Amino acid sequence: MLEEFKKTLQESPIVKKGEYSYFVHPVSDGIPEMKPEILREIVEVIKDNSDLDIDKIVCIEAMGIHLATALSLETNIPFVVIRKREYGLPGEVPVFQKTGYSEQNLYINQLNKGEKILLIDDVVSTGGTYIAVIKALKKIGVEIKDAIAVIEKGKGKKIVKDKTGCSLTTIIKMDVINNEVVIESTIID
Ligand SMILES: O=P(O)(O)OC[C@H]1O[C@H](OP(=O)(O)OP(=O)(O)O)[C@H](O)[C@@H]1O
Ligand code: HPA
Repeated sequence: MLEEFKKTLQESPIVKKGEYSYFVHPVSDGIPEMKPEILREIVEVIKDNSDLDIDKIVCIEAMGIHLATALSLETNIPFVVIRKREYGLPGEVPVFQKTGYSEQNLYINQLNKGEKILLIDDVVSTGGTYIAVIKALKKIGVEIKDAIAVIEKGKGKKIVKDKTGCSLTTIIKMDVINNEVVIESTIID
């Protein structure tokens, strides 16, 4: 299990975004093409390792959306997207997102105090995105039953734990070393 995911991750092209070494993979970029078997395995692993007694799946635009869609179709649980677009709807919560190569606002809509959620995104790297989003979700008062980052790059998971107290579930832990992806572990090792 996860063999094709690991293999394709090791083959990821690396591009520079300033000083940041950015890997390019179907899970995180939709490039190269996503093999359905990889997506299917990710959903299976999430189902086996999550509390699905939840009201909503919550994902982050853009590359959380295909993951939330696949999980929603498999579980019949609805999902909501934290968008990069402002709507101005009542109760909208802006969140400042800073990654290793970008910064912008995200906007949380349609989440209510007391709702139980599973948060999902493609990658945790510097932890900037998860820290900002988790803090905002806690302020809204939703109950984060699970927070999943499919790919853990570098030290982001630990930083998120230290800064929010929230323990991310990650499926593959990797890093970019000397311009190559090195797989460190997987959730099923
Ligand atoms: O741990 P961090 O350093 O914050 O990095 C993780 C974030 O970086 C990417 O977001 P990006 O804004 O590039 O979004 P995309 O999904 O639109 O590609 C990724 O989807 C995560 O949200
Ligand atoms: N690749 C793809 N998505 C990402 C990365 C990366 O290196 N870092 C944060 N999101």
